[in-house]
Amino acid sequence: MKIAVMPGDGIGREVTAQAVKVLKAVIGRTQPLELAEAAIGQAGIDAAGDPLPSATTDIARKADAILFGSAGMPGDEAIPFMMRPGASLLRLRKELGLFANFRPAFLFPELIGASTLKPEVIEGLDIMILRELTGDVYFGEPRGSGVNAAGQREAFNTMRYSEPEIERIAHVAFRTARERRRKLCSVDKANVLEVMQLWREVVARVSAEYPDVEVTHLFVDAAAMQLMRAPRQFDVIVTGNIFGDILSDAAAMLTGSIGMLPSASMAAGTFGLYEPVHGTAPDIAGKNLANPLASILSMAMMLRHSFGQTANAQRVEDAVRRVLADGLRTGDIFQPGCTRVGTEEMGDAVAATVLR
Ligand SMILES: NC(=O)C1=CN([C@@H]2O[C@H](COP(=O)(O)OP(=O)(O)OC[C@H]3O[C@@H](n4cnc5c(N)ncnc54)[C@H](O)[C@@H]3O)[C@@H](O)[C@H]2O)C=CC1
Ligand SMILES: CC(C)CC(=O)C(=O)O
Ligand SMILES: [Mg+2]
Repeated sequence: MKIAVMPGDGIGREVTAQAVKVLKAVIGRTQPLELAEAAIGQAGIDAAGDPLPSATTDIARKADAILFGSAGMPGDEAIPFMMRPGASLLRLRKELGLFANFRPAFLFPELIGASTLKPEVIEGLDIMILRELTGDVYFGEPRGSGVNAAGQREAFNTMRYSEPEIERIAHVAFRTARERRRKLCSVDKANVLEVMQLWREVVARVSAEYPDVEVTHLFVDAAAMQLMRAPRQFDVIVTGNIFGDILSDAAAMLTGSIGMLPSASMAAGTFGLYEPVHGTAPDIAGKNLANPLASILSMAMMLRHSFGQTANAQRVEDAVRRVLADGLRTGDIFQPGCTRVGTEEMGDAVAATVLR
């Protein structure tokens, strides 16, 4: 098992260390693990003068999977795009063709009281948000900034999708829904945006190939409202890059914390990049406060999707559940009567439980 490990910046470093610890616990003794650490983000600039050094891309291409932490630093916005630590991840996703981003918003029953929503609204919550990851306004050309004809500074980005890009993610979405509860909600803004009219038309056309899947369409503003009002109505949600980015952070709070949401970014086949949905959290970085469970659960997704190790993935997920049932909590999911632990202690507990 060849895995590229890219901790990145901020809490990315702290949480990835815990995921590696649990990975070694669940796999280490039975199978050779080849872990190659690679610098990315500010760490890439420090190591090689580039947020995405070519050595890092090389390591990624030789690996079966990537375990990623997070990248980005305060003040990033002021740096040109290609040199921006946070943009390294976008560049990597694009270079590796990782177009399908799975973000499961699953509520561990033990955390029902940690969510901001009422228990009866979220009990049994299990949503798969599928975010298209290599198109949309994050990548559309032209992009830039300058001075307009009236002498005012202006800046612009382009929301752009081609028909094959929409078709590709739609097929992934329908196939995913087939493996779950056969309900797919496509989220767009077709009432305002031409690109989203194309999105809706293509998803509707592709749906004819999957008559066993119930498909609905929502505008993104209404989808955000429904996600908070009655989230259990959703099974699979498919949407574009920016809407998926925003909706998945919102969905994280249904599960208790952004520190609970894992993700898998896939191309065709089994190669994938696995990362928590959260960022580098500069406000808590370096303090042993970050919740490592999103990273650990991302590693479980890696075992399942890149290595076909369903039983080991399940062992990791069960270990997380048992640790939560034992009452261990990082600050973000703390509940009265529970034991407050740090990042490392949470990682140790999951690793020890996986071995039990
Ligand atoms: N995938 C990636 O590499 C991402 C990188 N970023 C970058 O991260 C930096 C910070 O971005 P923010 O908007 O502040 O988002 P963020 O996700 O880093 O933090 C938002 C809030 O959630 C908290 N939080 C995040 N992860 C947590 C965890 N595991 N445990 C406990 N609390 C947690 C933080 O303390 C903060 O209050 C920026 O430079 C941004 O560009 C942001 C999102 C994703
Ligand atoms: C670099 C950002 C687009 C990362 C992010 O917020 C995400 O992927 O969720
Ligand atoms: Mg995000």
